[in-house]
Order: sequence, then C-alpha cells, then structure tokens
Amino acid sequence: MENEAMGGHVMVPVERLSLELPNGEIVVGYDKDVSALQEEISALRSRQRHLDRRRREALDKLIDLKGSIRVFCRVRPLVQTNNLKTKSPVTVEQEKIAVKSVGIKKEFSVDRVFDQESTQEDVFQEVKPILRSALDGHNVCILAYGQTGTGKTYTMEGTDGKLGIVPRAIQELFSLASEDSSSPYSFSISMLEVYLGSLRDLLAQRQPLFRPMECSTSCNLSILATKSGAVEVEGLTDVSIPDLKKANQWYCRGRRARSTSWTNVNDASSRSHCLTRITIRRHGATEEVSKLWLIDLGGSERLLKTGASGLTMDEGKAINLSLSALGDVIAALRRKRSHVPYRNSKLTQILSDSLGDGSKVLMVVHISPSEDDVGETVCSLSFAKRARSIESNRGIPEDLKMLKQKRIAELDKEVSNADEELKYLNEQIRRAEISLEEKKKLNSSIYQALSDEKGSPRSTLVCAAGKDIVREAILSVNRG
Ligand SMILES: Nc1ncnc2c1ncn2[C@@H]1O[C@H](COP(=O)(O)OP(=O)(O)OP(=O)(O)O)[C@@H](O)[C@H]1O
Repeated sequence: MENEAMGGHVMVPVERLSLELPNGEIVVGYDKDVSALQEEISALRSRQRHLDRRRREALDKLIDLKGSIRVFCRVRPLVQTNNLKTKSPVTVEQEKIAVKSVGIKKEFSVDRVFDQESTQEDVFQEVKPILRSALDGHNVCILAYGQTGTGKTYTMEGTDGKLGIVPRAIQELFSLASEDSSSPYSFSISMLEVYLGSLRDLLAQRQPLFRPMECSTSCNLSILATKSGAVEVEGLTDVSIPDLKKANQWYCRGRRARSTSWTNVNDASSRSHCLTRITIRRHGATEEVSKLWLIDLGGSERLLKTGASGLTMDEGKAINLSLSALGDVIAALRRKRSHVPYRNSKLTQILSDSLGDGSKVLMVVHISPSEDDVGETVCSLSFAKRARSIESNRGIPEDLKMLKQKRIAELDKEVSNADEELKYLNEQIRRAEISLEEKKKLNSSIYQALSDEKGSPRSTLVCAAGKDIVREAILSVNRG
C-alpha cells in the first residue's frame, strides 16, 4: 500500500479510491476528474481566444468596408403643425433620397435611409455592430444631426416604450459583456453639455443653473490631451456603472440635469450639444480602454430663417460654428488629409481621439418630410453629402460594387457564425466551470472527512475498511 505518513496522519492518494456516493453515483479518481476538467476548460478558452480574434478581425474589416464613417438619414413622420395638404417633397429609396425644391429635384446618397415608418428597433439594428466594435477596443461616435424638431432626441433618447439608441446601447453593452467570458469588462458614464463654447458637467453633484452670463465661470471645464493622444475633459464626473439599473439611473439623472438647467428659453436645449460618454474597460493581460460617445447635436437651422437676434443669435452662431467645424473634421478625415482641424471648436476638440484613425463614426442625419422645411432639408443633406463624399459608392463600377457587396455578405456571415460559436463555447465553459467547482467541493469534503478531527490516525481505517468508511465520511459530511 502506497500510503504516505504526514504529521502523524496517513494520507491516502484519493485518486486510488473508487466510491459509491450517497446518491448512488460511482466516483473514480476525483483528482483525475479535476485535472481533466481543468484541461478541458483551458482548451475551450484557447479556442475562445482564437475565435474572438477572428471575429474581431472580420468585424473590423466589415466596418471598414462599409465605411468607418457612415452616414444614415432618418425622415421624421409628418406632425400636425406641418403643412399636411401639400405633397411631401421628399422621396426615399434604401440608400437614396430625392428632394424637390423650387421645381428642381436633388438627389443625395447615404449609407442607409430610414423612412417615416421605420422603428427605433430598425435604427438600432444598424447601430449594433459598431457597439461590438466599441467593446473590442475602438473609440466610437454616434451622432444625431439635423434641424430642430426633426427627431434627434427621439432617435438618441427615445420615449417611454420606444427607447432610443442610448438606452438600447447601454443595455446591449451589458448584455454583450455578460456573454463574453474571455475577459471581464467594466463601464463608467459621463454626460456633458456644450453650450456657447462652454462645457457643463451634467452628472456633477451640484448643478449650476445654466444662465449664459454665468456660464464662463460655473461651467467651463477644460480639455486636456494626454501624452498617449487620449483626450480628457478635466474634472468631468465619471461614474462607475456596475449594472444596467445603475447605468439607467445615472443616464436619467443626466437627462434631467439637462432639461432643468435652462432658466428662460423652453427649447434652448436644441441650441446646445448633449454628449454621453460610456468608457469601456476590458480587463485582460493588459487593460484596454475605449470610449463610446452618443451625441445629440444642437439644431442645425440657419439663422436667417429663425429670424434670431441677441442671445438666440449667439446661440445659433455657436451651434453653426461647431457643426461646421465638425463637418470640416469629418471631411478632412474622409479625404485622409494630414491636417485635421480639430481645434476649431470645443466639440471637435473633445472628440479628437474618437473621430480619427481606428475610430468608427456613425452620423444619423434627421430631416423633415414637410414642404415647409425643404430649405433646411437640402442643407442637412448637403452636410451629409460632404461627410460621406469620398467613401461613397458613387462612381464605382457596377461589378466592383457587387464584389464589395459579396465580400460584405461573407464577412457578415463570418461574424455571425463566430458569434454563434462563441455563445456555444461560453456556455460550455460555464458548465465545465460549474462541474469543476462541484468536483473540487466534493474532494475537499472527502479530504476533510478522511482527516481525523481529533488527530487520531482514523484514515488507516480507510485503507483497511475501504469504501465503506469513506461512504460513512461523506454521509456524515452531507448530514453535517
Ligand atoms: N421617428 C419619429 N417617430 C415618431 N415621433 C417622432 C419621430 N421623430 C420625432 N418625433 C417626435 O417629434 C417631436 C420632435 O422630435 P425631437 O424633440 O426628438 O426633435 P429634435 O431634433 O431633438 O429637436 P431639438 O433640436 O429641439 O432637440 C417629438 O415630439 C418627437 O417625439
């Protein structure tokens, strides 16, 4: 018998025992089970890493092929205040919009059109892949652009029961992170408002009232660039969000802070930009940090039309300035210019590490279908055209276009296959880990039962009497 004497106890290598457990199960060589399970988990994890790398590469290629700056257009349904008698000057196809203005039909191409009937879910389906990309470590910007009242806030925030991109995105991040057992993630949230060139922290403990004249002292946070090229807003509150409930609470708090901050003008929020930032940390061998920006831009209408004066005029000018700075930055990036004019506005400075190389940008341009707004509609679509003019499909021969579509479909399939297999693998890992834990618990119960509480060498009895004694030990552990 190969027992080993240790500190007055006789140790029995447990893998040599074969037991019938109280539930009738026969257990042979527990330690062997444990190491086999450990090996199985390690093989599954290695497959998971490999597959995750492949999925990331395919998704990256897919997004780059579709365009790392994508422009969608969403048409708001007609509302009561619109002129309902005249026919809408806007007609849409999947990737094209035509607007009839003073008898001239102008056509604009975008990456995807969402017509008046499209739902929040339709829009979100197109946003989903880019969220995965944010979890994979890319900085991502999703922006809602358009004239006041065309549905930017509806698209980003949504209403009760018709949630917009931001709450859905937060939910999706938590859901994707919980499915991915390869590395743990943590999230934090910040919200700020850019108004008349000043920044205001929407999640700060004490909310200063947003009186424009006081703004320069109470809300002027500054923007810093770190050595690594990352951009930080100095002193901006960044709250850790451990779960979806907390995330939604903070998001609601930020929204409330925005809507209650205005002292006089009801709709002044349309003359500020509202930025929500989710910081994503992937804790692996090295920590990866990425940012997801969700931005409800100020209304893009022209000042002449609104007949603005005084403060409204200043607000309009500030919005126009920052929107045109944003247009310039996107156009420079599209043209792969060596100089990108980020410094021309606070908005583009904040986003400078999230609009350039390696980042993914998605802009949803909102338009009204009404005849009354046709001038603004043409302006907004011209902005969209400028933002996507370089990477658009226009001018590409038909056969190349088809080849591109084919490759996109292949990559789409590759990503969804990898996703499916990863889900399956995660489930297998989860089960194997539960079994391993159970086995380890069982082993430690048996070891405990085998060792003599009072120090007398009862385990010799085990060797002599064999499995009956061990069974008794297990039963006593179970009873205890
Ligand atoms: N696709 C849509 N479906 C249903 N209702 C919509 C849609 N888009 C906008 N609306 C409604 O139209 C109104 C104006 O929309 P919203 O406030 O989102 O516009 P906005 O562009 O954010 O305006 P502002 O620039 O003033 O913030 C709201 O009542 C909103 O619920």
